[in-house]
Amino acid sequence: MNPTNTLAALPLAFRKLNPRQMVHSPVMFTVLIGSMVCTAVSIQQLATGSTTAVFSIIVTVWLWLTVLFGNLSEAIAEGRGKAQADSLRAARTSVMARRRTRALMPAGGSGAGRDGDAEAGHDEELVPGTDLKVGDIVICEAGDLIPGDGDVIEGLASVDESAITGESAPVIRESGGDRSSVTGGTMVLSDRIVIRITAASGKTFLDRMISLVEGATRQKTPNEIALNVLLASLTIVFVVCAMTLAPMANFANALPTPVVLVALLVCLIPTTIGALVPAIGISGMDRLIQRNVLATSGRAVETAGDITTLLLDKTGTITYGNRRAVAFLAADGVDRQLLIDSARLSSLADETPEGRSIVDLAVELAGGAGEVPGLDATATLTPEVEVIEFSAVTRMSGLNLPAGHPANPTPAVLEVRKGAASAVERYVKERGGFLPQKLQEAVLKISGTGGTPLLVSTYGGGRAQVLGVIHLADVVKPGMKERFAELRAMGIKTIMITGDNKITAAAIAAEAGVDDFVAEATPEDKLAVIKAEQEAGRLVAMTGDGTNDAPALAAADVGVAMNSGTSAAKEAANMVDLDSDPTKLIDIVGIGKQLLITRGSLTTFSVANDVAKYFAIVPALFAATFPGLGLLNIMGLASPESAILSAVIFNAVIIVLLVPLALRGVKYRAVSAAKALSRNLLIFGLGGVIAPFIGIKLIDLLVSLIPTIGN
Ligand SMILES: Nc1ncnc2c1ncn2[C@@H]1O[C@H](COP(=O)(O)OP(=O)(O)OP(=O)(O)O)[C@@H](O)[C@H]1O
Ligand SMILES: [K+]
Ligand SMILES: [Mg+2]
Repeated sequence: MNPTNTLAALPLAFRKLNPRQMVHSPVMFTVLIGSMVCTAVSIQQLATGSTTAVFSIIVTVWLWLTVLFGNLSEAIAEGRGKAQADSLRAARTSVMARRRTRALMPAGGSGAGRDGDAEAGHDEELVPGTDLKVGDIVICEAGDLIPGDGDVIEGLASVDESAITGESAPVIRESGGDRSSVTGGTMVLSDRIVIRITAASGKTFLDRMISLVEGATRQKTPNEIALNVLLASLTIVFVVCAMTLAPMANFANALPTPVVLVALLVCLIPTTIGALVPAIGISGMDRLIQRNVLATSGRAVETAGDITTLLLDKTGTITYGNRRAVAFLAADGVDRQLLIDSARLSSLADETPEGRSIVDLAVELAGGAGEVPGLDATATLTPEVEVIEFSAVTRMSGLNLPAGHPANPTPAVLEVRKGAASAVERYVKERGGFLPQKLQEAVLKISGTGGTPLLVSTYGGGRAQVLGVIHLADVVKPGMKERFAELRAMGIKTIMITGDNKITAAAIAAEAGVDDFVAEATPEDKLAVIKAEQEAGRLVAMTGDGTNDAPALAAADVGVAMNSGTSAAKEAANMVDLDSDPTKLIDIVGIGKQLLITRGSLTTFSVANDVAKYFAIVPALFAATFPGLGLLNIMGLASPESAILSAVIFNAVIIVLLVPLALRGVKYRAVSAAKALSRNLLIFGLGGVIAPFIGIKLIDLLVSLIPTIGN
């Protein structure tokens, strides 16, 4: 415990003395009531000049300290987030936003295309970022601070997200794909993007992060509630015990009965764990934040400790997610330029990273001259052209060109499509076409290396034809294999679940070292796999980045969205990893386990402690009344007063001594939770029994020096 942190937390600890707040912790509330009763008794004794006033006052002071120490542990835990919240607030400076007002021209078709000039079609106005509403469209250029959370709907930019992630390397944010979300307070470094705002001012990611690190939104988890119920029951049992002692409590000559009874009660109820529960929970969340994971639910953090299955999306989660076209391969008898032109046509209105990279490669192969004759986007995408947008269900995208369109040589409507091999194969077969042997082999070859093959086809005038294949390449994030092996050692099964074909999936699965994979999965399939695992009684975590992952992220017991992903994914998940690292689950599981083990260990310690205190002080208390009990008085405490006082002091001091452990968490190693817990139960149970005998004896030696206490 850092002394300055402790000092800074003191005012908050006093504010937490408010009974309305304290009632949420039944154990500490009981101590508070006891302290009030003893205060009244002490004042009365002082007024009447009673000889036991000194004893009563010292006990009362230590009772108040017990309450205060409990509050202090919580205040220190909360205080650790304060500094972080302040630095986040600095990032939330108010900025002016360039907001689009209205379209000057009727929007042509569903996709004005990447080359369509937004400024030509729209007016804009300058408004404060705080005025932005959900659905507003804003424009950001190099050097601009992004005024709010949103999804990029046009363009691509490199963005400095260090204000929230602490990572200085810029990241790419682009429309269409799964890397489309931007966060208010981050800065555009290059290029120009158009953003649709997805969060109202005051409810942004930064706002949520701030209230999270400050603990303002913290809610009790089901485990904490269950523990509180247990502690409350124990408290009631001991209150009844203390009450029944009252009639025979003319023990030990003239001891002030109410004060002794309260002191005895406070020593017997589980004050240690009652005082430390909030600090344990808060610091667990804090440890997650230190590792750049934001959890919106404490329950998910605890559940993470018991996860047995982890599902992962492929593209953007296991791989970087910027799948890029690297080659075109034409079918026999097809002019390669026709393939390239058709691939480009099918991608003119495709705002996904895949679509954009196909256009880029086509332009590059044409000698890098910005436009290829006859395939200029604005001239091609006339209002009569029907844009077929990519969907994870159809796995295809493209255009329908009307007869007479300059890019359509046939007299009929020409359908240009590109997409997953199986989807395009089915599409052409349904229209009387076939997949040539050479392309089948090319598809297998590309897939075998972990690449994604996209087939390009046309259908017009009754003829369906596959023109060739596009090779999309993606890179597996580094260090996956070792980290997935670590997850296996922790008893967690990893399953990659992807919309890509079986062979690509198998290649990436082998490269990344996951245990199993599911290929050609629709969003419904992802959800179904989670439901099936849960019905088999397993706790499931899911990590993903795409809008099509959102239902699965929401259904999983622990849903971790990549920060690089879409707003929909981040909204659905109960955690966001700012580093977009799918193996971060190792840390999350560790923190979840540690949280549960820490709480279990300290509960054991607390209860063992209370039992031991009973045997330490009761014989001393009753030795005078029932001489037989003197045999049990092995501690040889100086006097009944000294026994009571020493126990109360020990009871208060032990809270302070355990605060660092509650904040840090007990040591956690990658063994099964059951093994770790049983080992800890032994240590903390035994320690809990022994500690009071030693502690109380030492305090007794000091306390008995006080006149009138030691007799
Ligand atoms: N822009 C596109 N146009 C046509 N087809 C595409 C496009 N992007 C992807 N595909 C095809 O659709 C398949 C499914 O893509 P999608 O990105 O939805 O997969 P997913 O379910 O998110 O899984 P993962 O992200 O792990 O690949 C891809 O494997 C690819 O074959
Ligand atoms: K106690
Ligand atoms: Mg995806």
